[in-house]
Amino acid sequence: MQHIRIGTRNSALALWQANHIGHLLEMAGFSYELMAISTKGDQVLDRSLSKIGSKGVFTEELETMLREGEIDIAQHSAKDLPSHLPEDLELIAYTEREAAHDVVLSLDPSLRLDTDKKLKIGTSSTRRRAFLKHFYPQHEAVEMRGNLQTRLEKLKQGTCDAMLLAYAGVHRMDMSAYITQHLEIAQFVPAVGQGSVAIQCAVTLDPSLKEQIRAACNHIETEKCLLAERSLLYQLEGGCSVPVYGHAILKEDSLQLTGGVLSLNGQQKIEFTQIGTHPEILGKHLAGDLVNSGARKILQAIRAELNP
Ligand SMILES: NCc1[nH]cc(CCC(=O)O)c1CC(=O)O
Repeated sequence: MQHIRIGTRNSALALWQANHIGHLLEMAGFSYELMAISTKGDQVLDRSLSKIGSKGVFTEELETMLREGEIDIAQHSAKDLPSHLPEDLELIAYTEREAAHDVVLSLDPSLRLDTDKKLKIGTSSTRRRAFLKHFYPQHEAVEMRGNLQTRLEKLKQGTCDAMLLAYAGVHRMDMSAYITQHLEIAQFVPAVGQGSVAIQCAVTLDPSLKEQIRAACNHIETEKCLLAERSLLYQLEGGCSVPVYGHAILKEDSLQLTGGVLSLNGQQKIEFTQIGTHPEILGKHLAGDLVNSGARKILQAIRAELNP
């Protein structure tokens, strides 16, 4: 029986995801173990992600372990993967995506964003912050970093009235009881990759092993959607710290990709939807639409604001 060493961050969410990959591998006849590490993104909690600077603060250390052969594969939330990845590593599988939308969590079950009351909303994502300012400018966004358990504690301590999170993580961590509102995908369009788990390995990993891991874990429909979303991100050079977003769905054989760029203050929003069949080309076309409508200018302003 083949044994697979899975590298992962050591947050509860990451460990859940790594075990999920492990179970998929077990069903295909593998055994597995987890090698869990704490990354820079997990350790530096006093600054927002966009200010830590380098892209991939959650992924760098695991990439080194892949190169040095300390692990066979690494699992990442697909959302946390930078658009440009090192060429000696590759993504070989994307797990079936669960519901990709964002949710509102609060201790007050009746809390909704569409209220005149001015709420304090915790979020660490520039995309959610910008959407919030765009659609609900009456509220105040407050910085909220740390793993999901830490954030729930902060909510309970009264740091904010509510917080915005990805449904996928909330569901995996059994925190759904605190959801007071499910946000529409068409309104708060999700981040690229949200809801799926990606498997990364060294290009030098044994080809037949790669194929078996892929057969056990990859969900082909999800993969098509993520390739389109990641192609868009690649063209716009977005990382998890910039509010470039994209979400694709598969309808029969055609892909429908919605993507956009938001200014940090939420005042400018450029968003398009395109239909296509080839994921990479679709992402490229949509990026072209966005650029032709002024996306680069918004992105330059955001970068200047984040890294003065
Ligand atoms: N950046 C943190 C992160 N990375 C993946 C998820 C949720 C799970 C997923 O999207 O697959 C989260 C938490 C959040 O954004 O609420």
